[in-house]
Amino acid sequence: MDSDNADDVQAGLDSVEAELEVVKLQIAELLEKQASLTSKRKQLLRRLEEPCDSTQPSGSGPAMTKQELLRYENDDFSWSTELGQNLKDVFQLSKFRPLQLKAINLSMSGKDLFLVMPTGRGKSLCYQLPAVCSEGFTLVVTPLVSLMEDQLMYLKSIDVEAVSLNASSSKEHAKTVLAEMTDSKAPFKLLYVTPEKIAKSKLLMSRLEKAYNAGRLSRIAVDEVHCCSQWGHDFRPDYKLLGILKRQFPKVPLLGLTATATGSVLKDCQKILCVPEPITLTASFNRTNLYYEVRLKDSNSDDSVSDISALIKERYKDQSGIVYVFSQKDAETVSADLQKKGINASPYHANMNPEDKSQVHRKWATNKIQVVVATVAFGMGIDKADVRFVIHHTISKSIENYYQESGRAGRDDKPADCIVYFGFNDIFRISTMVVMENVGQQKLLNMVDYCQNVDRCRRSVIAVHFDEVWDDEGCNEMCDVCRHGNDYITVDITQHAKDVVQIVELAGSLEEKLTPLKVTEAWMGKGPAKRRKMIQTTTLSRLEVEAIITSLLLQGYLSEDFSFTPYTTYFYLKLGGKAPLLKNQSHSITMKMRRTGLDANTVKVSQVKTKEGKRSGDNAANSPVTKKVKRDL
Ligand SMILES: Nc1ncnc2c1ncn2[C@@H]1O[C@H](COP(=O)(O)OP(=O)(O)OP(=O)(O)O)[C@@H](O)[C@H]1O
Ligand SMILES: [Mg+2]
Ligand SMILES: [Zn+2]
Repeated sequence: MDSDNADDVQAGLDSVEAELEVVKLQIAELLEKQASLTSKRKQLLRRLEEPCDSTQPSGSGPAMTKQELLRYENDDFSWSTELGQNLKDVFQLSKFRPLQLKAINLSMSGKDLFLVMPTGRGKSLCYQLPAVCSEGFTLVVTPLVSLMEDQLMYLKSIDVEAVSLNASSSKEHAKTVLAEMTDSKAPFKLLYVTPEKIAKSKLLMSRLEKAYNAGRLSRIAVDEVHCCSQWGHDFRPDYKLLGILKRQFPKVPLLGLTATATGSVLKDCQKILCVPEPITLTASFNRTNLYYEVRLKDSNSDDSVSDISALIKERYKDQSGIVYVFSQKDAETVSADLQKKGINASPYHANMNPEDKSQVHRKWATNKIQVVVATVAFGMGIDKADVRFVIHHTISKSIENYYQESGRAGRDDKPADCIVYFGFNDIFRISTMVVMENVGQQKLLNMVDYCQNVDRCRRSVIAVHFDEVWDDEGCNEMCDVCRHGNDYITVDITQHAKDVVQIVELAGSLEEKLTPLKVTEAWMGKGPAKRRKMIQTTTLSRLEVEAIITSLLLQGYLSEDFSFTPYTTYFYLKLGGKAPLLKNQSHSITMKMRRTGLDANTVKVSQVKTKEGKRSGDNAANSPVTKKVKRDL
């Protein structure tokens, strides 16, 4: 073969190999899609076939029909009157929250039960109220002495007798409690212990046995039950030994409570606790009274603080709220900025001294401060009922964090708003912080996806994240995507993607690394003249450019690259696994964008589709982008 011929063959071979590479990626993409659809189908089928209430994951607990479970929502049990009376008189609550009555009735009927309910929804009542309405006492296993003390303080304030045994109990106190356990005249209704006490104190076990034989051990509650499981996130070895309780006291109903446990964690707990057939009730993560909204933060002129202050002064006048910020410095500056605008705000972060922190907390709790501008340090133990808004000045580092933080709003079940300001640069600020954490990066991208994606209801993103099957009726236009569905359009960004990928590719070939900011600027024609000649620049607005680059990152056409120095971590963009797909002529990428974030004079949409609007008749949905719409503030 002559050399020309050999060159041709080599070129042909290269081209076939490149094509094969693309096909491989397409197959991978299709397989990914297949896996996701299969899992979705499985979930839906499970829902269809489930004999039990939808609150019960399949395979957990005795087969109880939906009808049978429904019965436990009634108030015609022999204990119902007493229950209702104590709810009002002792606990001073006017009504049950979803699932509380069902859980309590099941437990009062002697059933073993796992209750999965988001934080702050009132799991404690599900054993405290039955304890008050039953003979004898309830044994409560709690992982932390501080949680125990909180509960004892609360119960004392409502005149419910409760005692505890833990490592710091005095001998005297322990002696009295142990003696009273079998005393039919003993006043206490709840006995709090740590798992270590059960595992280590033979004396306690023998007293429990006596109490059991005397019919005085009415119920066992295991709080934070996910701690039993190796797969749960706060595994505690002593929880593993709690199986002894059900083995020794098989007739006593057990109630396991947790805010976060997947099916497999619960299965593990069931085995460890030796509960043969628990019923599992899972409360929805859907907080129907919360309105979820994402607002864009403009990197050119970040006016988020002005926005926030306008909101607080107008929409939330005289209402209590929290503004979450990224850093201690931000807490100080944002708080000072709000103060300058005449808002009664105070910062809160881990670096403040304990007295100052508790003073801010106290003043806010008693409405002497309207807004706390806080880092995530403002978390544990924050339980104010009338928080009307939680605004995130910067996105959270994960959906779990966002759910927890925003979930401090509206605990009184009245309407409240959860607004997050989403800025392109913040993604990378947080990214460099979470890069060392296991799956930290993925969790952050999930949060970014929550903010960026406007083709799904915000609630559905949260629900799916927590393994919940989502029903589209569950939002009721209580998120910006559902409420303003007509403000979004689907645009084809294939050519844009090619342009961006070319920029990153070119940098790679020149052994240059580009930060997200550099990529943005290069594409907008702000880079060095030499590069400008070699690439396709754009006239899209900054917000559009950022939205497209973020979308390419989320979809895997770009990916992150880090470099570490002793002082800081740098974040760069490199080609993602899907970038070669763009070489395929028929490959196209679309994304849904806010109409409000688009500048019609510049955006080149080769294809514009509109959302098949839920609200038919609204013509705005069908008109192409014709004018620049100001950002909705
Ligand atoms: N039916 C109800 N109506 C109004 N408020 C309630 C009701 N039940 C409980 N609460 C209140 O909800 C708050 C949180 O309750 P609780 O501490 O039991 O939450 P939890 O589900 O155990 O959360 P965590 O997972 O954080 O421990 C408490 O202030 C409690 O008084
Ligand atoms: Mg609790
Ligand atoms: Zn929605």
